[in-house]
This record gives sequence, structure tokens and C-alpha cells, in this order.
Amino acid sequence: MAIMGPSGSGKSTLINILGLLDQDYTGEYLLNDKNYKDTSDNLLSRIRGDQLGFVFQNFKLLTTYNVYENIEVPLVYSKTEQHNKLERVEDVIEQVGLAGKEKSRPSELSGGQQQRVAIARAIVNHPKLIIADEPTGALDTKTSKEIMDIFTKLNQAGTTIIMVTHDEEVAQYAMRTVYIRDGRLYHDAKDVFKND
Ligand SMILES: Nc1ncnc2c1ncn2[C@@H]1O[C@H](COP(=O)(O)OP(=O)(O)OP(=O)(O)O)[C@@H](O)[C@H]1O
Repeated sequence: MAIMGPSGSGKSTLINILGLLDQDYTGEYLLNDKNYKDTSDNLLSRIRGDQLGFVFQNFKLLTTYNVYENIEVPLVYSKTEQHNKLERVEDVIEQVGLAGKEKSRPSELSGGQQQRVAIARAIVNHPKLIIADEPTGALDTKTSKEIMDIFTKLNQAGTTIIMVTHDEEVAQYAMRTVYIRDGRLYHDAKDVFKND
């Protein structure tokens, strides 16, 4: 699903609520049928880590960590055994097309490669939902397409992706686009199967 709308229309506010990052709202939000409004910050960060993946416009990688270490971060507190962790990280590195780059630092990578690392980090815990805030906002057209192809594959494999974008071409990848204005949804283009 793509979320579009002018600057200041409420896109970030909406995805912050969807991503359990903002609890200060009226109304009701259910994630997997559960309301997390009165949940402690500690538990919320656990739920975010277990169930959600985040991708940002500016990648937000740890600059002193290499590719492998960046992707491993969400697993640090997970109960997954060490050899399974290694396997999972290697799997997602393969999935995003970065095999061989494990030891590189973010500064040695292109923008597109850095976003691939961010996507690998977002999917290493196998979340059902990925929230992406302008994931192609810092990338050129060709690289944006490559990133959207990765998202398309993940979506076809069963992961829901909700992304904010200003780019109509990027929104074309979504099955549903909602348009927001002044904090309200004013148009919902559902199930047009633009990918067909
Ligand atoms: N549904 C809403 N009801 C009331 N206030 C809202 C609502 N949605 C957003 N706002 C307020 O509107 C302001 C702008 O919202 P937000 O930053 O989410 O916009 P945005 O669309 O992400 O903008 P940009 O594209 O510039 O990042 C914020 O101060 C936010 O608190």
C-alpha cells in the first residue's frame, strides 16, 4: 500500500501510529487484532522488533558497523540460536543481492546498496509488515526500480508493505494507494492490480 499526500498532510503521523512509534492519538488502531495503546515502552519495542520492519529514506544504518553487523542488529535480543542467526543474516543478504559485501561499511556502498542493507535488516526477523518512509526518496530512478522490485518479491512472498512516497511511479507498484490531506484520507484507490 502506498500513502501519498502533500507535505504536512499527516503521512508520517499515520505511519508512526501504524508502526507503534506514536501512541498519542485518538481513535483505535489494531495490529493483528490487538490494541497496544496502553502497552509499556519496553514491550512496545519488543513487539516492534518481533513483528515489524522499518525502512527509511536515509537508510539509518550504523556507520561503524559493517553490512553483516547492521543486519544482525534486530537479532541481538532475539532468542534465536547463534548458528541460526548467521544463517538468517546470510539468507537475507542473498535475498537483497549483497552477497560478498558482508564486511563493507555503509560509507563504502552506493545509496541503493545501503537501502538494500536497510531492507535486509528490516526482514531478518521475518516481519509480516514492513513500514517504509519514502524508501526511494534519496535514490535515482533506476535504483528506485531495483528497490521496488525487491519489495514486490517480498510482497508476493506474503509480506505487507506500507510505504509513504511522493513519487507516482513508485506508487504504481502498490495494489492500493491512499491519499491523505489535512490529516484525513480523501481517496483510496484499491485493488487496481497495476502490476499486472
Ligand atoms: N489526523 C491528524 N489529526 C490532527 N493532526 C494531524 C493529523 N495528522 C497529522 N497531523 C499533524 O500535522 C502535522 C504534519 O503531519 P506529518 O508530519 O505527519 O505530515 P507529512 O505528510 O508526513 O509531511 P512531510 O511530507 O512534510 O513529511 C503534524 O504536526 C501532525 O501532528
